[in-house]
Amino acid sequence: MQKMFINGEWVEAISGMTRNIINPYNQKIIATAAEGNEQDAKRAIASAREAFDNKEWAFIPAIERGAVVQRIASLIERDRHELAELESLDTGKTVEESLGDMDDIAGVFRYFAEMAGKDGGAIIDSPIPNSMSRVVHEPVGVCGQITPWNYPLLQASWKLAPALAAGNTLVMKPSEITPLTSVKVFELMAEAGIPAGVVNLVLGPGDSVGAELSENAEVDLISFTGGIHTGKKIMQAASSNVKNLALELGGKNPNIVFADADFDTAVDQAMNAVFFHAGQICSAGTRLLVEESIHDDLVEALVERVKNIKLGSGFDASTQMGPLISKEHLSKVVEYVENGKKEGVTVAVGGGRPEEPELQNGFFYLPTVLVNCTTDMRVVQEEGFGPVVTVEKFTTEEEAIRLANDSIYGLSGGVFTNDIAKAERCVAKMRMGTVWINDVNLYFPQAPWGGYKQSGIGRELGKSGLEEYQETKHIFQNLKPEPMNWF
Ligand SMILES: NC(=O)c1ccc[n+]([C@@H]2O[C@H](COP(=O)([O-])OP(=O)(O)OC[C@H]3O[C@@H](n4cnc5c(N)ncnc54)[C@H](O)[C@@H]3O)[C@@H](O)[C@H]2O)c1
Ligand SMILES: C[N+](C)(C)CC=O
Repeated sequence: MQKMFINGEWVEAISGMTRNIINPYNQKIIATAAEGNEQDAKRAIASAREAFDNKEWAFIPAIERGAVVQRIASLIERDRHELAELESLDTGKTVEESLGDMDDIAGVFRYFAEMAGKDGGAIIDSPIPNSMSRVVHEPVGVCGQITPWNYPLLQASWKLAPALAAGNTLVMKPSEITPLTSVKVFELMAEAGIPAGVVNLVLGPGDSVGAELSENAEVDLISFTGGIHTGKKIMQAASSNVKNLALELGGKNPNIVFADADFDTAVDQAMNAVFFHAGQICSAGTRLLVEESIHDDLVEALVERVKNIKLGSGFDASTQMGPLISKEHLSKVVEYVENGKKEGVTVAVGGGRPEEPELQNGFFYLPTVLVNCTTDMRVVQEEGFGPVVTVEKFTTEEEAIRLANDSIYGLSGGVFTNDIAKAERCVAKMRMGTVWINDVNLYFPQAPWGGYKQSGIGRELGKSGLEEYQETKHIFQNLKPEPMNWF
């Protein structure tokens, strides 16, 4: 049984309810997890509040907090294989991808551990005679953290590591369908020596546990990664006590290929952009914009390669793409492509479920390329979150940028060209939080991550990733106090 971690103890749900956790490759039950609700969330929030108010964690020297966060990184490295296998069981992604995630995750803990003691504040040049003015950073307080199912532990690490490094206490709610690695990392955090009550884990659904975290007035900050519709609900709920708010939402990310780009690299990266983890990536390059003069050749080359993508179990070393996360999500992707067909797209490859008998118990969908697409189509505008790329043509640089920006989202985008001046002109006009030139989907702890427009609010990772978990206090001291006699 996967239990919840509240006030330093492993506990079942107050209601006694549980949920079966399903392997998306074969629909077998891989674990049973406690299914918490509002009551469990309230208990965890009270524990985090008490731990924050007694200031044990917030007031220890930052360098010591950093050392504990470093220990968490070492424990993740020690248990890298076990964690990667749990992640692949839970999500269906290949173990190779999950091992890469675990390395990234350890790197995130190390990055924020090192930042913990680096910034002691600043002295301000006060304009008032006989005074001293300085700025210090303090933790925000109790943080609610809500994560999605597609990168369960990676997205958790982007929240846990900076929150701890900055001296906060927290309650995390992972996606109810992929809790396994989050449970394991809470075991590791306890082993690393985090005091009781500082980190709390509540398992369960969004509309009860998640909603309580978003509304509860004892929570000072809510950090959410997930879909746009949930993000809007959380933003509303967070207004209850004007919580600090961080939202990492979806994307519908354009990938522009100019005729002067390296052709083979552009084809290869167009695939990497959208077929890793079966397209279930917020920054997936789902909108391929190709200069008209190379459009037909590029589509032909892409289709030839996409036909050979090997689907299967994430535990089979020859597998290149695993299943989608759930039956419900598969239905959504099917509906999304079927609707695209009604809108007039042509399926160049894929466009349905695979026929191999050994894949029938998994939630598989074929890697799919759709052509004859236009920006006004739903299939081009909505985040389908599957292995589906839409291809549009453009003839000028201006048109490419206009198409790229024609979205409510602004998470990420790519530009492929050998003309650096052209690349820089495009980048300057692309309204996205991350833009890659001649590459796709790269992220690392040192660089901020987040979205323009409806892709979110705030930034994770980088210096700003720590600042999200800090309040800034200005301290002014009068060095020569004497009556003013104004009144
Ligand atoms: N911008 C990023 O960095 C990033 C990273 C990963 C995923 N995502 C996005 O996440 C989405 C996929 O994840 P998902 O399907 O798990 O998203 P989701 O919004 O359905 O769920 C995310 C989390 O929110 C919880 N939740 C659901 N309803 C809630 C409510 N009313 N109040 C509070 N919490 C609630 C869920 O239980 C889950 O833990 C995609 O849109 C993807 O683009 C964004
Ligand atoms: C942020 N990232 C790219 C790791 C995962 C998005 O789904």
